[in-house]
Amino acid sequence: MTAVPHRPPIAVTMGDPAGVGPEVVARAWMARREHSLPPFVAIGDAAAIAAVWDGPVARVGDMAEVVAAFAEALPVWHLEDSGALTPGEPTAAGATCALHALETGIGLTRTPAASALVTGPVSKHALQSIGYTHPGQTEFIAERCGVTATNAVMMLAGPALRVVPLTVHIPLAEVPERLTSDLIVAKARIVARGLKRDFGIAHPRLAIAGVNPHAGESGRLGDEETRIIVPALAALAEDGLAIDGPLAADALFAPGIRDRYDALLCAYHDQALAPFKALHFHDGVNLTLGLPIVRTSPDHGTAFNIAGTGQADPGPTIAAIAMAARMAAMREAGCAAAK
Ligand SMILES: NC(=O)C1=CN([C@@H]2O[C@H](COP(=O)(O)OP(=O)(O)OC[C@H]3O[C@@H](n4cnc5c(N)ncnc54)[C@H](O)[C@@H]3O)[C@@H](O)[C@H]2O)C=CC1
Ligand SMILES: NCC(=O)COP(=O)(O)O
Repeated sequence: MTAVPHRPPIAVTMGDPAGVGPEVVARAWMARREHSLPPFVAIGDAAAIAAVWDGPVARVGDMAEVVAAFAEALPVWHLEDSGALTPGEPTAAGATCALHALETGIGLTRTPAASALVTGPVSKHALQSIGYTHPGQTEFIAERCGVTATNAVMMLAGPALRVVPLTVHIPLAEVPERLTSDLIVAKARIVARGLKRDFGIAHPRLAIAGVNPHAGESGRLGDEETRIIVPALAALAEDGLAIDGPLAADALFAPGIRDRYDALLCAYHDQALAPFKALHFHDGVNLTLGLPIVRTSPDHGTAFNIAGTGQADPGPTIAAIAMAARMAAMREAGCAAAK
């Protein structure tokens, strides 16, 4: 008989209570058997689940209760009443609840009580209106884990493609000054380590996209490639890291080219996320490498335009929970092998 691992449950935050987070977590629970999902708990306002779903809920206040409840009901860790709730209409109380859920989820995952953190979608705008100063959840989680923002690396992963935006939530006009050789070297090293540790890829193969058309056309269409990327690649080659580039971004994502690599490093957010979402809108996962905890997230936002209508696809949340479980297992196996 195969031994069934008894890993602690996964902490899943609901995200903004007025967004699609609560309904996709509930639908992920409904798909738990089909996708062999491990026990998880939804953290946030229980009323946000009740507003969009009439399935069975078990309120828990302790992670030890989650495993027993999970087979028959969605375990919910109710934090606070976030006030009058209308799906699609964010409020300051809702943003506060989303932030408390994130704090709680991180806190649980930093102890042995939870094996991984899956964060639901938040509205950055709503959070910033209550005084939140981080560009996204990634940087907040990094800070709470004692990791600098540079060393917490965003990756989007799906069955056919993994991409890393080297710069993330900044205006496009700032990309050329924020994309430095040091940043590329630091993030590429973390990506290579993360692919080994969390995905079990012994010899990761990376590629980096150029910033400009035709990767700069030998300096005629911009100098970021020769000035910033080439020196970074030289430093990484000294580490023995397998990385090709700078490659023309227009062809890099084509099947047959992207398949040669375990991850593609991209200069800016949409260079990475636009092709990624074209392929993986329904099963794409956002994850953070370089953290002491496992953290994943569905790769979509609050989708206020469809919240509460039943149109939200739970696929990315299901993929995020499944990937978090695999990453936690991979880390556990790596720790056991190191002993
Ligand atoms: N991980 C996170 O917390 C993220 C948060 N955001 C935040 O979400 C808010 C809205 O951002 P947008 O750029 O509009 O992105 P969005 O992902 O919320 O919506 C973009 C489009 O995709 C659709 N969509 C999103 N999720 C879907 C799902 N599960 N099933 C079916 N359709 C879905 C929406 O209806 C909309 O048409 C912003 O405040 C942004 O900061 C955006 C991306 C990630
Ligand atoms: N577009 C990806 C995104 O916004 C995710 O950001 P984060 O909140 O996970 O940092």
